[in-house]
Amino acid sequence: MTEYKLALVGFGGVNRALAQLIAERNERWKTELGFSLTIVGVTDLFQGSVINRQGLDAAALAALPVVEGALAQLPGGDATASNEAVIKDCGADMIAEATFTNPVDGEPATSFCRWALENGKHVVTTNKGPIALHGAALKALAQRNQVGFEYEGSVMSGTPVIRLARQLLAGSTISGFEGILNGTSNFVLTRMESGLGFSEAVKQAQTLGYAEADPTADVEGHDVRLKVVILANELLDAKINVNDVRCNGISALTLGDIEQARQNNARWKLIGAATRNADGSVSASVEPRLLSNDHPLASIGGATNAVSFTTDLIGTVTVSGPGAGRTETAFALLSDIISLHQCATQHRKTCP
Ligand SMILES: NC(=O)C1=CN([C@@H]2O[C@H](COP(=O)(O)OP(=O)(O)OC[C@H]3O[C@@H](n4cnc5c(N)ncnc54)[C@H](O)[C@@H]3O)[C@@H](O)[C@H]2O)C=CC1
Ligand SMILES: N[C@@H](CC=O)C(=O)O
Repeated sequence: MTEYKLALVGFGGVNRALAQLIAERNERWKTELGFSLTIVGVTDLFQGSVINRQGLDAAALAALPVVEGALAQLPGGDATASNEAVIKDCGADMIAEATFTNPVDGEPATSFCRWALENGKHVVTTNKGPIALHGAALKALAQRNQVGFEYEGSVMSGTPVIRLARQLLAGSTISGFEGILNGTSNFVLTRMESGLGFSEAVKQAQTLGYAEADPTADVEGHDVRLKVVILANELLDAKINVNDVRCNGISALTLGDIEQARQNNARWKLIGAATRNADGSVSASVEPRLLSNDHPLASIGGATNAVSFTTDLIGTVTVSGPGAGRTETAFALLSDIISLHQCATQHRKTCP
């Protein structure tokens, strides 16, 4: 049985949910998964930091109130965030990076990932910024340092989509995809269909833990743009960046637009898509589209996401599941850790 020492970088909704899962399920994982997780460090800009090389009590961590300097309440805790010390020196084998997604330059999360990888630590992250904006460099760094770098939760939260497509559609060529890739905007559109105003619906998405720190990223399509870049580069080998993706959000849609669509048996959806063209280039976009009610993506409601892959051998394959949520996204971190563990125990030469 392997024990992994884990540091949590960012202690918001997702990493708190991971601490809660560890508190509840670690014993079970020993027999079911062949490993256990010991949290040895936590750091957060707002809540401070704590290091304990023997292991912190995951239940006590998860139960801390979400207040400024909360981690100082623990023995050895401090009200300031010691990011560098926790990432480099707390004795962790891996870090779970879940600070805020910066859609402009991916920082400071990209530096956090880099510090960990350079210091021989595996990284699991749900943060879209480092992957969409610096994915190739970080993957190369991980390879050079012979550590894992996994980011399943960066697209569609806990719904397995990157690994599923990469591994289970291998042998077939994916020529494109279209999907609902943002839980918040889909939730907002669904609530507006019941007559709720845009701002009120955004507030509800924030309360439920779906929205980004700045929900503009959700409703203006910037979050989907990052996810389109990630999927296109992972699955179509597109080598595109955010400037290659035409991007429009849902903030201009009114209750009147939604009602008019309903009367025409249609629904507005924010669609992220990419397609390989005949000349080998890849076109990508994010835009609200009016889908007729019989379109496979039209019935996807609330924070649920779905993506349809176009493949050469088996036609269209659609994957649907949670697109946001604290526990759902923490599950993605767990699935990344499982993947790292399988890779380590099976001694695969090149692990996905
Ligand atoms: N909540 C969700 O449904 C999903 C979230 N994600 C991504 O996962 C990440 C975490 O999401 P949440 O936990 O929901 O966000 P959150 O806003 O609840 O937590 C982020 C935490 O990071 C901390 N933080 C910000 N800047 C920091 C810095 N420089 N150093 C240390 N800590 C810092 C904040 O104080 C906050 O506690 C984000 O990048 C988000 O885009 C991805 C998929 C779904
Ligand atoms: N804010 C995002 C969270 C997941 O990436 C969303 O709503 O989809």
